[in-house]
Amino acid sequence: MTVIECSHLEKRYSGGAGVKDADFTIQENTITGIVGRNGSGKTTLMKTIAGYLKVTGGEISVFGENPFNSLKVSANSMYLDEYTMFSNALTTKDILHHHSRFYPNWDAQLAQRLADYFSIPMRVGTDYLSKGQKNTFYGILGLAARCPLTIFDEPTTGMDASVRKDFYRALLKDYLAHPRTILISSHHLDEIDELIEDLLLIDGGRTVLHLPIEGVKEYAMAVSGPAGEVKNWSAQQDVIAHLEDQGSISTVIVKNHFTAAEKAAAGGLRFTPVSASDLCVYLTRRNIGGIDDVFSNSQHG
Ligand SMILES: Nc1ncnc2c1ncn2[C@@H]1O[C@H](COP(=O)(O)OP(=O)(O)OP(=O)(O)O)[C@@H](O)[C@H]1O
Repeated sequence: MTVIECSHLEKRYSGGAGVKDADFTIQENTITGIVGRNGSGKTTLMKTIAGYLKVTGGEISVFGENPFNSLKVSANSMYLDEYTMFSNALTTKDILHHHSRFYPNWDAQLAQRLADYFSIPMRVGTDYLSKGQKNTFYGILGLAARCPLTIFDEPTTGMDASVRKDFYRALLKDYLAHPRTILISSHHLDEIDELIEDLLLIDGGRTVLHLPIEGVKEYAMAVSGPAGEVKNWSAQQDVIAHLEDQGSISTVIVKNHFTAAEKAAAGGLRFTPVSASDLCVYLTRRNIGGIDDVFSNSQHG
């Protein structure tokens, strides 16, 4: 069953577009990683899906309805980010209790066991938790609620490396036991590429890639060799990016459709796989040079 369907979706703010022309569908019981550079529109997209923001163009349907002001969507979804706020009059224990009343699939035992494991203080308001503890607590809420649609916006902000690892492991274990639709945004694709089934890459508010993660890992090849040879060969290819030359050696990133025979026929050229996270970097690179250019073009001195 399709849970989310976006067609030419646009969310424009007064200062410009947060999302423009996003097109994709997400099926029930999948984990999708939403990845993109800062300001690419991940939060805007996820908040629009959760019904927090009203679209300004295109179409969106979540559980068959426009999510904005939809009771069905708010009853069946949960959006969590580091800015999630609760009254400080409520302790973390109270918050767990209130969630148990609101979410029909709430697993109180899981919530308590996770809170104990991650040493979350239970008798204080969320303002008194450290940044990492607060986000871990929100992660626990997202897991224990077992909402049909759970949206984690950068859930591991502030968590230390070992908590991040444990959180993702807990997420995967609980998802396997209780499949539901999960969206998770991250700037660290390397950390979630074993967890997610599909990847949605957005750039400048547009959907750049939406594929199963295995397909993303095979999407491109880095091909290196003597500069002239690479130039001639790549003229016939679907080139994604040219990397900086290393002496007389050039490397291009090309769309991968090669058979073993085609690679062998390419003679002295070397083919190496491109990781999912490197591919995302190449697909969203700006054509304005690198950070070094900021310094080399400096007016100073
Ligand atoms: N409330 C707002 N009012 C006006 N513009 C906004 C607002 N929220 C976001 N934007 C703009 O929309 C664009 C997308 O922002 P968004 O927060 O969705 O990106 P993001 O991919 O989540 O970024 P990051 O990775 O930095 O969290 C940015 O250009 C941002 O400046």
